[in-house]
Amino acid sequence: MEIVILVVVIAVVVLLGAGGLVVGSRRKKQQLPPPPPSAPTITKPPAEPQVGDEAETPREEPRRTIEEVPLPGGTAAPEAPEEARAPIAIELPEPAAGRLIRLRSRLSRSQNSLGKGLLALLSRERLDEETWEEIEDILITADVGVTPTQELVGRLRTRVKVLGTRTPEELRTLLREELITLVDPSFDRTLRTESHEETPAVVLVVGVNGTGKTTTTGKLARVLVADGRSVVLGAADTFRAAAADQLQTWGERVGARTVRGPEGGDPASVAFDAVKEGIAAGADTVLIDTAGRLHTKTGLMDELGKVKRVVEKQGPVDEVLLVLDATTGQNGLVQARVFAEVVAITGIVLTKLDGTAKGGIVVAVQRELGVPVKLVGLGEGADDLAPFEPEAFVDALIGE
Ligand SMILES: Nc1nc2c(ncn2[C@@H]2O[C@H](COP(=O)(O)OP(=O)(O)OP(=O)(O)O)[C@@H](O)[C@H]2O)c(=O)[nH]1
Repeated sequence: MEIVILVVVIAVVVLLGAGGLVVGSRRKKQQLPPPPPSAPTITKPPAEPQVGDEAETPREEPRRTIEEVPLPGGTAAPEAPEEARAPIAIELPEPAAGRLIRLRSRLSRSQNSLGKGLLALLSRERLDEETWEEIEDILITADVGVTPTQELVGRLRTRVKVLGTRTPEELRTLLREELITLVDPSFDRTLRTESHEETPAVVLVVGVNGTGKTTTTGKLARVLVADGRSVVLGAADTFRAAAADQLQTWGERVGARTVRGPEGGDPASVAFDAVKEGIAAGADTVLIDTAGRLHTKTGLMDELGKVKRVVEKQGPVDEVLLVLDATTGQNGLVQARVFAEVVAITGIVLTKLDGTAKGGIVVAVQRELGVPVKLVGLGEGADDLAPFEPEAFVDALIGE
């Protein structure tokens, strides 16, 4: 009997103990603060989403600390200080007019052999057949092209003979005039970037990757912003994600929004979205960086043709700028030919003119396509893109 009573007592104690544990554990759970109604992890409101953005937290956003999470029933957490929300400092580049003159030293440094060589030959005691041939060689070596070279030398020879020009100063003046004629000041080099009544101007930037296409698009955004335009960028070069990042960084520096899509996505759809965004934002100009992989001409034709057609559903394409790397010489001309067959080019951007002595490519490429060089790249710096001016260009070649 005593044993039975002992067993019952032990059983009761065990049961009470277990119950206490459960209650205790429940109590413990109740003591944990409930999770905040929403648990944001970002200090600032997330950067405004852009068309085509991936649904992920921007990498640069600082994480929110636990102290900043509002507690239930407590007073609202203080607003993040104003400066924490400040956007990245926007740069205001200098207006682009007269830039070529400011960048002239770069040009004259790289083109020294062309201008100086020609002047040295023209200053010889006797301008004989051999000298004229040497003049031709210099021009051809500088990528001017055979026909334009023969034209220039023919005209110069005639004028020297007819006018009896002999002094170095007079010869220099004649050479300058003939070079300017060759570069052709009659071309309209205006960039059509003015918005239309309902839609922004649309500029397609095309060219082979590596020519400086993305950099040029970014620099052009700066030129336009400096001239008081509002710009939207379209990263339709979806081939390389880094290219879109690069463009976005250029845009952020001048306050231009970049529309981008997933890596490997449809370039035409990004271009379409960029124009849509440009219309919605009332922007002046939409600049679209396209992909220019020259695997096959048909592939390129399909891609660029589609981009253009899709953009034109919303408004006209105002400029198709072909970016060519001046250091690639004849190869650049081959590229120019292929692109011109695929899409109607309205202007040429010659990049890396600071890194080659072959400035004559300006003449050759204009002849090849029948469209003007509108911009030249003269360095890797943000403002090293200049509107092309024939007189300033020739003055840089032959020095003042
Ligand atoms: N010296 C010099 N370098 C330039 C000029 N323009 C562009 N570059 C450089 O050329 C390189 C290629 O430029 P990108 O803009 O990346 O070329 P891309 O054609 O867009 O090529 P992807 O980015 O592959 O699409 C970069 O290092 C640029 O800084 C120029 O006018 N002068």
